[in-house]
Amino acid sequence: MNNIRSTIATVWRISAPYFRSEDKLAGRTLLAAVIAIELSLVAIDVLLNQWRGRFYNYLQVRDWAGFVWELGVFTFLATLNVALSIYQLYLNQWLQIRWRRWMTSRYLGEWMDKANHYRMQLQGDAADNPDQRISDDVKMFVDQTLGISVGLLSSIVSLASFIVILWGLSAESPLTLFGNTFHIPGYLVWGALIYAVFGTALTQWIGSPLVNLSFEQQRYEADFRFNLVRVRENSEQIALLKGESAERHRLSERFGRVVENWYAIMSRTKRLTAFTSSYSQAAVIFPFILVAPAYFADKIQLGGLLQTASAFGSVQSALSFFISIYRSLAEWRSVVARLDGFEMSINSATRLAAGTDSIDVVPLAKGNEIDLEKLLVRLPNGTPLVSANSFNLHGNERTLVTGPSGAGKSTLFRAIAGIWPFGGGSIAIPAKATLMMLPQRPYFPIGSLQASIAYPAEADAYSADQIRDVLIAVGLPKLASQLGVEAHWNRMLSLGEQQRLGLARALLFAPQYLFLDEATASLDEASEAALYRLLQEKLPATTIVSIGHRSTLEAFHQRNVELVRDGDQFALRDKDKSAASS
Ligand SMILES: Nc1ncnc2c1ncn2[C@@H]1O[C@H](COP(=O)(O)OP(=O)(O)OP(=O)(O)O)[C@@H](O)[C@H]1O
Repeated sequence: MNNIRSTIATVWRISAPYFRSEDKLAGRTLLAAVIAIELSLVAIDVLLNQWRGRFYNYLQVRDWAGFVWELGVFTFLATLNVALSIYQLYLNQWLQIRWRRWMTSRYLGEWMDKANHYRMQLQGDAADNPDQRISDDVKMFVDQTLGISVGLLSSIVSLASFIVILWGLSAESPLTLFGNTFHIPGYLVWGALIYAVFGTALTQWIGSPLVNLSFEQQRYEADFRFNLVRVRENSEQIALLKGESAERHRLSERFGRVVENWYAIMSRTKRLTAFTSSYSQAAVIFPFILVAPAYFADKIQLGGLLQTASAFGSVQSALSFFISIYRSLAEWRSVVARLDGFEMSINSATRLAAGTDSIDVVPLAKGNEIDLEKLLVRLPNGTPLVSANSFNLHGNERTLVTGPSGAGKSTLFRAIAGIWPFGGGSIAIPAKATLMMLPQRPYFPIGSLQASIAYPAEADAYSADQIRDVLIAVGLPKLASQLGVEAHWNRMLSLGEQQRLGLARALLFAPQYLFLDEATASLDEASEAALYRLLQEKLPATTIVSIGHRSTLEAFHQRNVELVRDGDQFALRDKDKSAASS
């Protein structure tokens, strides 16, 4: 019960924002229309039930005029039913796509907001496979939430209406057993109730493991898919390492989990279906058994018998709503749990960025240096990594940062970029300064070369001539004629060429602060020197901070700082000073 209550509370929390959003007018109107049509369909069911009583009575007494009239009534009700059913589905689908569009855009916005997607990864696996959550889960959530809630409402209304009818019919056809008549008020209602409660309890008992199994199934499927994508993305490495057999083994193992869980679902579903089919077959005959004695004792007519059976069927099917949607309910709850986990993970990534016990990146009102105050960068598990106290990276100066591998140089850059929250202290960066980080492996989105270089700006942010000039300047003249060519540039170009292209991007963007994290490490020394000279010439006002291992880089920097071991962490020091003190 607590589970159901908390699922409902979660569904409300996830759904309500749409119906309060800027699209609320369309959303609410469509929802109201869907509900109104659903209720009209219940009303038609009630009218058809009463029609059934009259129709069969006319047949029994061979009343031609009554028969013809009732055929007309049926035609009218049936036509209305068809028209409403068509629009019920149409409007429902319309609402689904608007609601889904809104939720997808909200999740994309929050996921992409201030590098939340990166922090969520750093936090571990709390929300694995966000791609699945944003695509499949949102779709299923909208579809199933509408289906289940509208279905539930319709069942409740239908139940109330048919209970009234069945209560009346119980008085008309009293319970007759072995020739004795018993006047039990509403006995048909009680019969339907006992039948449905018995069915619901047994279904819950047999089917409850399906909730977990279905949750696991979707997780295993997503995990398998994710690993297939990784193979696709690293296909060259795998081919060079001849890792195909290891990959096949790993993938088969993952797919094995999909299959194993599927077998468990199959066996559970088999048992559940055995019960639910027998149950719904028995439901056809059960009301006849209850009322037949009254019919054979001539207390009711054929119409009354059939009307009772149909009303009983409606009450029982409304009560058994839970039974008939058990599978989708199980799936729905796992979808709700996954979206809830995703929202919680986004929220905790947002809190992490804004939290008091994380690194504070603040704007500096005056000056053009970057101030590191009482900075302590930690690993996600809390282990201290790099410290820097009252350390300034001077503006309009080129600084080289060196230090042993794994000391935390890249992590320090991540902290300055504002995407690494773990630690304390503050990093003050001149207000409105433009920063650009160039990693060792630059990222190029799949698309035209022009769009890939301009990224994250729009493809037309720079003129074709500007782009051609920088491509020639960075030593990629052969690419200058391919601006419109669409390709997966990260795969097409050598790492050295990608690094040249990364620098071309920096030249176009011309940031005030440029951070190069081994961004030229794959180039030969002569090319690296030429590119650094190009940066000095083209971006004379840019403050450059480089990470590099080659001593030849020192010639292009005015200041050298290094990370030196200080207890169980590394500290940032000016190289000359530390050399002097040692
Ligand atoms: N997301 C992470 N979770 C846990 N540990 C991490 C994470 N990212 C980095 N580290 C650890 O932090 C340490 C510093 O890594 P970093 O990449 O900053 O080193 P680096 O000085 O740039 O090394 P290199 O010169 O080899 O590039 C390493 O021990 C690394 O394993």
